Amino acid sequence: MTILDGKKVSNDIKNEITAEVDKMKAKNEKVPHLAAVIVGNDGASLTYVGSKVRSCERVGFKSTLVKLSGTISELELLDKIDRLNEDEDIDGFIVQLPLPKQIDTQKVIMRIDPNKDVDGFHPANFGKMALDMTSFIPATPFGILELLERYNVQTNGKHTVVIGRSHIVGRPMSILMGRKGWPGNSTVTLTHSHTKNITQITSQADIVISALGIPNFLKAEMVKDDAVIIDVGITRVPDDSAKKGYVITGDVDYENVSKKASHITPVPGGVGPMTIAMLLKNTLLAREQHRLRKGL
Ligand SMILES: Nc1nc(=O)c2c([nH]1)NC[C@@H]1CN(c3ccc(C(=O)N[C@@H](CCC(=O)O)C(=O)O)cc3)C=[N+]21
Repeated sequence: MTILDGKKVSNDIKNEITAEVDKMKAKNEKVPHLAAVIVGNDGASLTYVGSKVRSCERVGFKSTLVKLSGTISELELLDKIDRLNEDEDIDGFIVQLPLPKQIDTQKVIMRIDPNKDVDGFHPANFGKMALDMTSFIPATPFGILELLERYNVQTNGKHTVVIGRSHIVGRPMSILMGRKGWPGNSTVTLTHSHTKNITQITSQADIVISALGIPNFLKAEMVKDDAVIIDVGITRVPDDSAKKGYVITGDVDYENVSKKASHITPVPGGVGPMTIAMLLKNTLLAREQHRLRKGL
């Protein structure tokens, strides 16, 4: 059984990016600049945005954290996005989700300049992804592809079962695994809350990608021997014995499923760190494209 070590691979990627940034600095070029917008101060969102900003520092990027009140109006947020779109110094930015309920998330995503949309959530980027055109690929799916590639996991002709159809993980993942090339060329089944007899489907899968958010949902009886298991779940479960008062728990019953799997991602230390590394990769790409547009 091979553990797909997202912590190690994300570190390798960060080192590669640092080397790129060092070359820019040596040539006196501007380094990539990422901005992150956070609305409100929900604990989990703050942790994730914090680690994104720290990762920028670690690779030598410039970063800006835009903290907005949880009671901000939709109009004010859209105005802030307009200013980030226009800001020549910023190569890419993200608006951390979920947003407070007074704000229409679709409207916000639609307002982001697709050229700066390093999350890859804008319909222009999503459409390009589905049509095999160059685009920003959402960081979590992109990170999963990168893990499969770096561990040389074969996907050609395999049956990949994706659990969950969210716009940021399940849906894009199902498209990416079915695209031409490697990782890709899979036969994909996308399952969700209306799927009947899910065990019958998951137990036929060569690759299971679970992005559901239900701790320990995927049990050993639900997977076949030597399956590849990708766990995207990151639910905080209260635990008094833990330092932070909670433990991060995946969708997969790791202890039992890992005994059957050929490859498996742990939680924490699997897909999560890869998400951050690929956001940095997208920011690097955004900076290159920004320079090309400006004719530099
Ligand atoms: N616009 C937007 N883009 C996002 O990419 C985005 C978002 N909104 N909203 C929330 C989700 C969640 N997300 C994670 C990033 C890193 C870890 C991560 O580093 N996890 C560590 C553990 C972190 C911990 O201890 O809490 C791990 O799995 O090892 C997890 C989750 C990005 N998201």
